[in-house]
Amino acid sequence: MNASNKTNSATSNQKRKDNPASEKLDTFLQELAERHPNEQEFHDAVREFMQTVFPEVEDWETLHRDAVLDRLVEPDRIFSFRVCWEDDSGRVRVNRGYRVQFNSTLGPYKGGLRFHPSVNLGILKFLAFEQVFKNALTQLPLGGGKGGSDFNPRGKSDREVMRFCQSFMTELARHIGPDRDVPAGDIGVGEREIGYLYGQYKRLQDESRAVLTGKGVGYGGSVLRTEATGYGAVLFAETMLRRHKDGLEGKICALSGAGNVALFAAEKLTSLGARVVTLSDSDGFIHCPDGLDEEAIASIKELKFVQRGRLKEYAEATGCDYHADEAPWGVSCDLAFPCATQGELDGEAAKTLLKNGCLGVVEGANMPATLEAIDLFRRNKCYFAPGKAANAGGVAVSGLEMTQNSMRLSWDRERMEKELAAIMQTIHEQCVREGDEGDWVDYVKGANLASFKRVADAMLSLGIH
Ligand SMILES: NC(=O)C1=CN([C@@H]2O[C@H](COP(=O)(O)OP(=O)(O)OC[C@H]3O[C@@H](n4cnc5c(N)ncnc54)[C@H](OP(=O)(O)O)[C@@H]3O)[C@@H](O)[C@H]2O)C=CC1
Ligand SMILES: O=C(O)CCC(=O)C(=O)O
Repeated sequence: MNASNKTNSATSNQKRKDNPASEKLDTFLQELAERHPNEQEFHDAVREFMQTVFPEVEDWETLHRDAVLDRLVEPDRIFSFRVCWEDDSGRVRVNRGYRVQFNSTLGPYKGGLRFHPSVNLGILKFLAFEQVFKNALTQLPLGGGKGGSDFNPRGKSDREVMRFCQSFMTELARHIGPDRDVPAGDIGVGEREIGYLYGQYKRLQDESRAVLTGKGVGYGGSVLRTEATGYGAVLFAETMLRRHKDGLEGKICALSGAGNVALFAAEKLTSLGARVVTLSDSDGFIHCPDGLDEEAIASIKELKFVQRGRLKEYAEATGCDYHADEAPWGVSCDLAFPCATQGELDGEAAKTLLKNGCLGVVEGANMPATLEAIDLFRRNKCYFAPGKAANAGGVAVSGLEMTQNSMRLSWDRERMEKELAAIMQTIHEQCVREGDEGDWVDYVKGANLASFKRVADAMLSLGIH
């Protein structure tokens, strides 16, 4: 760092130290936006987090002296690389790959890979930042990271996806390892992609190691990893309702998405007696007022995971309502589970949900509710379970997949279900401990404060780096 940077940073640190929390926060966020320009999703994730943390900080002196907050928003390192692959017609295509290794204070970097045309560095930085704190809530020894590519698997043949994954891993392999960085799946990366990525890693390193999670159960994956994010979100919702002397039985649930998280959340909700009335993909949503039963969910899983089809086809085949180019938030429900992508539930949608009597919102996706929507839910004391708490079941079972791989054994379904339930329970307890407001629990504040304390304390113990 040159002298002028040092002075600038010293001046702004001084400003931050002297001002009350809200002014300190404004200065902090302004500096963040200048340092990481044009990365709105990252700015929003940091704002959501820091606006609950700043008012609670007591020891500004230490945080200021050791620049803990500044270090928390600066990734350890970022890799970006060219990914060339050959399509089925013999043409060479070029995509960009990334890995953001955000913070390894608590353990190896851990977090998914996303393949979607919208992927850029700002989105991956927001996801990696969230992952650091989500992983802390699981109480497992995991740091946080995220990666991916602007590659779009949609419409590609299996062989094209395989060639892309092989090329992507050829570059990524040198940056990852079981004690260094352990990627997994996210949007556009499921068991098929993880298989191709793992196959290429093994070929390059000549080793079978716990270097990816979400592997098939037949070759080192954990039972329940596929289901864990969706199931975990429902377990969190159940615990949240039970604490408020309510339950899932009979609750009308509107879900968005029709991928890994949404479909396993739908499966679990249905098995617990709730009524899942909507699912969506990026073309529109289906509305089934009587609720999707187990058979319907199984046939949508087959359509989405095997045939890689669209929900519109399901609507055409069954005659259920289909709404093109719309999100499901206008449908009256008791609980909403946004399980598709960031920013999919905005202020208008939040107002509609509240007007229709929605009791709770459980984020299966990462940051699906906008800042305006979160603010409305919190001000109206709606039970709002933020993604870093509610969808942590996936990474938790990934952590347990790493443990099983290291021990060279596999745990059975009964054990995995118990482990997942216990972790979701612990996450809920941490949220309540830090977010209890008497007549209501502020789960956003609870999740942020509990995870901040764990990461910041460990950072202080490890010295300056
Ligand atoms: N997989 C996991 O274990 C975890 C995932 N998450 C988060 O959950 C969310 C969903 O992930 P996952 O289910 O794994 O991903 P999938 O790729 O399996 O499914 C994503 C679903 O969301 C829809 N979707 C994606 N992007 C958009 C968009 N821009 N607009 C509308 N719909 C969209 C997709 O529709 P279409 O098919 O039309 O693209 C698809 O139905 C993400 O936010 C992810 O980060 C969080 C924790 C763990
Ligand atoms: O299983 C993992 O390692 C990561 C899951 C993930 O990407 C997430 O929690 O958003």
